[in-house]
Amino acid sequence: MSFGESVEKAFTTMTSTRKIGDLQRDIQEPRPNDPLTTDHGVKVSDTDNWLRITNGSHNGPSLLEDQIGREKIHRFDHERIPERVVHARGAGAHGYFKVFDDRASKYTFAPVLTDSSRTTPVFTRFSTVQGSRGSADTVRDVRGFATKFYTEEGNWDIVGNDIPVFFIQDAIKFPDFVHAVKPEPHNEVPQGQTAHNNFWDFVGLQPESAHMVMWAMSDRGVPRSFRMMQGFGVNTFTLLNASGERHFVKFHFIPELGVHSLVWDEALKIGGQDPDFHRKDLNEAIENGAYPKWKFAIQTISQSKEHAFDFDILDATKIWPQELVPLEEIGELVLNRVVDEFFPETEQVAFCTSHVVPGIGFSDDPLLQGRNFSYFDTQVSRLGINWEELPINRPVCPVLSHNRDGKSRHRIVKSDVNYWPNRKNEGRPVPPEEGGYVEYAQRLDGIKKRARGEKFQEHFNQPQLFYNSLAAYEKVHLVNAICFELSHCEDPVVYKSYIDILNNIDFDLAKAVAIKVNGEVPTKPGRPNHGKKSKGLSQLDFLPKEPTIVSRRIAILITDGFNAVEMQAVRAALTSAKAVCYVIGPRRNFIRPMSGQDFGRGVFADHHFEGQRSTLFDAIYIPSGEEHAKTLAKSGRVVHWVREAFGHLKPIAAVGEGVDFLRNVVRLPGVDLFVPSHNHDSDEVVTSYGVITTGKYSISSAVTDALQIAPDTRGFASNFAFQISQHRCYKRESDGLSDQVAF
Ligand code: HEM
Repeated sequence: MSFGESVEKAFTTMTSTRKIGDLQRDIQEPRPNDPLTTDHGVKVSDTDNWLRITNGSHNGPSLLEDQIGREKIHRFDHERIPERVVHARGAGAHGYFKVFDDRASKYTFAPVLTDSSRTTPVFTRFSTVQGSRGSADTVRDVRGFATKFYTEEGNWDIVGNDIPVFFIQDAIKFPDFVHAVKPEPHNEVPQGQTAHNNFWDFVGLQPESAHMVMWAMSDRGVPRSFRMMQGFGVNTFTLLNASGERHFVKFHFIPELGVHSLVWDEALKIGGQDPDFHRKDLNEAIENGAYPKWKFAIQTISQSKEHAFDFDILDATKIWPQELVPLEEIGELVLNRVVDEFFPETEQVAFCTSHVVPGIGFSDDPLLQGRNFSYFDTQVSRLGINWEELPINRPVCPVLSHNRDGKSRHRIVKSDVNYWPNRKNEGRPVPPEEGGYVEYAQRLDGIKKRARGEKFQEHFNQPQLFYNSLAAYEKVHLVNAICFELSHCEDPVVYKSYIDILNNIDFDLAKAVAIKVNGEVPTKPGRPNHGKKSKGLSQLDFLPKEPTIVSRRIAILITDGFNAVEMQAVRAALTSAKAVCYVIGPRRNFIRPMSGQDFGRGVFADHHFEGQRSTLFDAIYIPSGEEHAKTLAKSGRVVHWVREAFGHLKPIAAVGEGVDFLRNVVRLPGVDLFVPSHNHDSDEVVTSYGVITTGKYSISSAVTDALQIAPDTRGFASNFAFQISQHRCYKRESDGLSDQVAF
């Protein structure tokens, strides 16, 4: 039995895939008291003092002969490798991919897409594009969504983004685009954002970018979590079936938790308060067993229909509208294991669009063609020519080639031939019927020149389609985002000229931006808006099929004298639906409940009010308790917590005196709150603009409440949970309530 086969036998469960088994050979797990050694294995007696001349009271020179000191410094001096030229900041996790059945076999013979008995190990890395390795997670940017499938026929990489289109059509423009988007050359400013002259200068002069700019400036540019974004392969690939027929294909990942974003003010603040927000969110969810999951879908177009559309299907600045090319869900991707060590896994993982397996191929998409060259090339500069031998990158199937040597070669091939043909028939090319990769025999006709096809010249139909398809509040966010960015451009040539591009998309959009940023307000549309809409462009089209609060972070604000019995009942209800509750109090210690409640030393607070901010939670709950409510009223920080959550459109729940605190101290505008007729002894629930209030809640309420997360439930916790499952209350914003609160 080969090593790979024995590994597969040993690791058959979903969390220990064949790839995890393969990595075991390189994993070291130190135990307490294990000895420290040099890298050549000699035990070290002192790692704190350089070998030197000393007379006991004074130090003389340190000696170059200290091979242990030298090794330690040498190794440290060379710890850094070049960061990725783009997508430098990222976080990754292991998981698996499975198809539901063999329905895709009409398009492809690739077993990874057709064999439902297989569990294919994967590693997925999410990233931002613009910033350096140490930049913040929540900046406005495109997110990378790259997945390596360790299939039995070799590695297949989908190197995609959370946005289905790209800024440019032809790979030759990529260096210009990246130079323009990255920090400016003279002062290396700004970090992790596109709000600067050079980006807007470039996109203003390169109208093919208009569609992607619209997506990046929409809420898609500030995802709430990697777990709540779509993934797209973006480029057009091809599938080949057993009869030799070819289809063009686009790949999609659709998150189980719905597509959801931060609000901009929140994203800005989290950038300072918790720059690792997204990577922590990914790890927290996996460690809590709330494994991120995506449906995997394909859109296919048969070879004969290639030219049947009014856009070119090989143009990466265009989507294939769902109404024209429906999505077929064929499988799912699950991430269920965090990395053991960041550098060897997340930093050294190296993706290539050119990594395809038999049954999957390329198209003549001019962006993809350039990418197929670029990724391999850049991995050589980042990791060295033998990067595919690194544990995270090596396939789980046998690898044998006549490629040899180069820096840091690991594999030892025991053979006296390293070329083909050879007298021993070693490393022989494999015919297609035995699994050898073969390209589709494509007829080509044309003349050689530097040019793009005719349909590549049209740039505004689809940005219009995108804009028209957004919900009203999403349009407002889009306008605000463009205004924010253009306000950061100092050169009037830049911020004034982008209005022309916007006016080719929508007259009202262009006017709204021009007024705010000191552009020239257009008097007539650059071209008429066709008024068409499409499904799947607004995030509203992606609410989870079943409302869920799995893994949502809920802050419970308490001080001494709070109602611990009620709080425990609410917390138990929310936790039973797999939300993650955090108790926030005046100190990270035990908080005393109201008199008469026996809770030993009290309830332990996970954090104190200054240690966290409302931005880091999805919802807030304030229990009852007279003394507790009076203390809350004296804390400006807590009042700010609640007002900020209101401004960020998050669900807020309160009971009893907690409601009085909302009414008398926080004073949320325009919201109906529970009114106690005589006392708080009522469990009637009032839900208004995502604020859920009641007089009392007890264990018996929890029993009748039963946590049904549905729109018309009566219970307090159920109502709260339903509001959380809807992510935010955007009506609060569209009715102008959030604007009235200082936060
Ligand atoms: C459809 C358009 C594109 C998409 C969706 C895309 C996506 C990505 C993603 C997700 C990564 C990060 C991979 C990781 O997590 O390690 C990445 C990195 C990179 N991309 Fe692209 N990209 C696109 C276009 C291009 C083009 C046109 C080029 C060059 C011609 C290019 C060159 C690179 C390079 C050099 C890296 C760094 C790779 C590394 O060091 O590991 N990309 N891209």
